[in-house]
Amino acid sequence: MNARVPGFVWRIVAGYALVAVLWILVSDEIVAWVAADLAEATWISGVKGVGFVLVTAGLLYGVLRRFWRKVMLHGTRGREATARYRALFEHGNDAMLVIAEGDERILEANRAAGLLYGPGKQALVGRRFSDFQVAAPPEGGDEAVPAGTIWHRKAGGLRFPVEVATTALTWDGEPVRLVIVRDVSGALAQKVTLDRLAHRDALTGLPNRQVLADHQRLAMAHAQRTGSLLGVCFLDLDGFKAVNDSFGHEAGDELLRQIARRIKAQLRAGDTVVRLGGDEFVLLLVDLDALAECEGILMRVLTAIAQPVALDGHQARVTASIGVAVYPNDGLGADRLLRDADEAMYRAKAAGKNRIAFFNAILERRAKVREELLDRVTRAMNEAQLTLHYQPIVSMGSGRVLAVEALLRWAHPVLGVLPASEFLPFVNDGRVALDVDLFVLACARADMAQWRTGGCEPALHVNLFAHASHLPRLVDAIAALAGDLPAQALTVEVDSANLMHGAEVSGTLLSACHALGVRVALDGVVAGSDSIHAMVTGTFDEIKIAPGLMGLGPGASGLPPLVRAHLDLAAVAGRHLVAKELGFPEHLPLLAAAGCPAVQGFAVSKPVAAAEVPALLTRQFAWTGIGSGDSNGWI
Ligand SMILES: Nc1nc2c(ncn2[C@@H]2O[C@H](COP(=O)(O)OP(=O)(O)OP(=O)(O)O)[C@@H](O)[C@H]2O)c(=O)[nH]1
Repeated sequence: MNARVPGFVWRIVAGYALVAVLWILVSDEIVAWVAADLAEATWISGVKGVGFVLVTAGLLYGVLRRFWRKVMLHGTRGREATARYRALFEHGNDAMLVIAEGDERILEANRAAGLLYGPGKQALVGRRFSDFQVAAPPEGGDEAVPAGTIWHRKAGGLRFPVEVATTALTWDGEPVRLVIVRDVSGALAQKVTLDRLAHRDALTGLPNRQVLADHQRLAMAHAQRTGSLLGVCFLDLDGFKAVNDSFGHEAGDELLRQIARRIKAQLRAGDTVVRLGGDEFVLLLVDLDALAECEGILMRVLTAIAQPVALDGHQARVTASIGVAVYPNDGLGADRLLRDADEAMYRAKAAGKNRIAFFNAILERRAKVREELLDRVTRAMNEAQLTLHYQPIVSMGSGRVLAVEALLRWAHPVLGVLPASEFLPFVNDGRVALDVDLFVLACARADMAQWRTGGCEPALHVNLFAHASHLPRLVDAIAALAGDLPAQALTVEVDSANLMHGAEVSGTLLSACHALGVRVALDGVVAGSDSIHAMVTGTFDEIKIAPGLMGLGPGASGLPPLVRAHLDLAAVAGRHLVAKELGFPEHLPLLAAAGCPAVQGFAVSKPVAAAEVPALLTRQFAWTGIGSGDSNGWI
């Protein structure tokens, strides 16, 4: 209790003391000055004393009356306030408890507290407040329940979420706390419902697209922290539309629900499955050590999905295609990973559905570089950076030029002149292959027209990719070039590696060319049954072998058996054979001695520009080396 004397009391006492002292000091002087004699002075002093007593008594009465009124008023107000607070405490809707500071023993509880915890407020007094707090119930682990929610227990054991507010007070001079407890189970249930609606897919109950970004961000951070892999998997059902069409939309919905449950059942704790919408799902597989682990889980998912689904008296069956991007191996951003997984999923569909396809960043980058190169090749054709050079194919017997082979060169503005071997392998199989084939045929035709005006008309070899899908357009261009030349003066060279992958293509190409009077050469023969088959059956008009790739190295004193076998077989079968890419003059006498009909390569002549071809054709390549030892060579 506050025992301090109010300030106004001190002020009154001090004022009274001052007036009294002044009166004592001054009043006798006044009496002596006013009174005419002693008797009169005695009488005035008596009156003065009585007057002083009456005045001070009057003052005292006034002060005490005022003080008394204040005290009375204060007491009434205090009692009224106490009654009001007690009514609030007693009848408030919130549970209120007064608990001792320290051991939290309940000193008083209101009616609402009695109802909240049961069985009544009196039963609460003396118990510890902390005893009511319990851990969250298992269903309280719902992600929609905010973290940090406090759970209390009723007398019957039921758990409920609460909000607690405390205020420090004194109670009979002792420190206590007033605790207000509010049951928030209603509000929380409402929040959980709203949260479910916002973050859950209504059909399957799975998390929805809104949740995916958060889950993915956390999963990526986890992978980074632990050094593990994260599989971001895009799953799309195969043939789902047919279920809707055959059994109705309701049945389709039921199938989606069952498939969602099956997917979830195959995942591990910590993994996530989200329904994006329609028949699309995203799976986040965490804590992976290797791709094989990811593949194992997804194989189980595929198997589970492929089991028949019972739909109201019917049985439906769907499969799924899954595309996987792996963090941090593939795209490093969340959006990029999803896009990569989506792209891989389309690859899984294209490859026949019901399968898994992994996105591979390295392959993808390589493909990108290849695409860029193809664009550059296209630009090079448009900007006349690609030209044809011509290399003679020379008869071993006569030393005359039998034909010239058109070889592409790229006058690259930065890298200088690039031979075909440096860029054509990228073009093969690509979308630009037909353009390059048509470009070669058109250039050769233009060069041929130039030569003809100069009075020469060499036999011509052109190299074509001749892809199956391009043949109809290609044949027209071949026909146009062949039409400018005498019959059999045009030879189309096709790489043996290309023909390996399309036997029926070679058949179509061969018959189309033969119908046009165009020869076809099988180029790039290294070894194997293709060349033997070609020579024995006579399907090709010419075989070109590269002795250097058959073991004929620099300084060789004899031909490798493989070269000799090809030469012998060509001779026996009566086929024309050209030994190409000859870089060493010392190989020429060996080939000549073995009966090689024709040769081509730097040891004979390098490729020359179109303008130099007429001079090349007049040249008589004279073989000077037969029997003359070191001076072997062509002049
Ligand atoms: N029952 C049902 N159908 C849906 C729902 N959302 C989308 N669809 C249908 O799901 C189908 C999905 O189309 P697609 O993925 O092309 O069907 P698909 O037969 O699986 O085709 P592929 O993926 O190429 O195998 C469409 O016909 C949509 O109308 C849904 O909530 N319930």
